[in-house]
Amino acid sequence: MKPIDRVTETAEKISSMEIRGAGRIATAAAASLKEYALAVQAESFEDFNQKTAVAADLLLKTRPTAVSLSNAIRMVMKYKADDIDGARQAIATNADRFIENSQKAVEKIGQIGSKRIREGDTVLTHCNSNAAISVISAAHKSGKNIKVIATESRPRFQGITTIGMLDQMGIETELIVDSAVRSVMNDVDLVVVGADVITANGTLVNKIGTAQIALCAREARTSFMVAAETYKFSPETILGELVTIEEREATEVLADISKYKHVRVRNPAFDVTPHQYIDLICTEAGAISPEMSYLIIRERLGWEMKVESS
Ligand SMILES: O=P(O)(O)OC[C@H]1O[C@H](OP(=O)(O)O)[C@H](O)[C@@H]1O
Repeated sequence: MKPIDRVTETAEKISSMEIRGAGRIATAAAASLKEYALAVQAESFEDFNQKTAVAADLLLKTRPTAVSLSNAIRMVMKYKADDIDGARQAIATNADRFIENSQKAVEKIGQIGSKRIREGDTVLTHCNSNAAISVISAAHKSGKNIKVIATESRPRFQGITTIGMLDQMGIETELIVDSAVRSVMNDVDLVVVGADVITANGTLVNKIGTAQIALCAREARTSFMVAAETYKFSPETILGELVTIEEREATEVLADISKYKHVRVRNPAFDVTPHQYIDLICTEAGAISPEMSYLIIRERLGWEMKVESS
């Protein structure tokens, strides 16, 4: 298989959600760029740079919402080199560093966020977030007796992945349909969800249904915490850019949509939770209020990435 075909294969797995999760797609893209940079044949340094830029763009176009993807690709492709060998090594080193830092970040988020879970708490989570599950897992491993309520997360049912992971960990879990959230919210002590994007003013873009959960939590006076690596924050939003909400195929919701003449399916993959509904954002750099998101973007991601790529 040609090196570019391997990149295309990874891109298709991300687009189809065979590889999914904002963190997982970012690390998969980094690994794919490393594999490609080490394998691609190039006639010149310019040819190498052009080919690696094409590979990066193939991966970037797979999921329009997850800023983890664009941040990861930018971090991997941000290097100085004088020749092809230098560039190959720089991309490989950046990719390895991103993947290692991403894994460490999830662990750190678990350590920090789990302190917000008390003995006997019931935690509600949505979709399937490595960062959110790390918080829950760390609380369980620290000996706290907790219960989890997990939503099934239609239409792709990522919640079934979540209950499988929690079951393996030995954590008592209840599965609910998404529309049962308000009915159970009075039994919930803390909501913990992941993030696809956090904007400069602390707004959360996450799996569809998150915003409703935040509404229900606010009405029930239940704390709402986001677990997110710093590369989930969006530098572009500092400069006024809007986050694209990915619309996915109608057949994910209604397989036989084609038999209807007057029916259209709307299938946004994510929704927007205003920062007013978020009590805490737990990152590997620490637990912050949504209003501190700008500092994360400036201190941890650096504006120069946006300025250089603008
Ligand atoms: O990076 P981690 O915390 O694993 O997941 C973050 C978010 O990515 C997922 O999106 P999708 O299921 O890939 O569409 C969910 O929205 C989840 O909350």
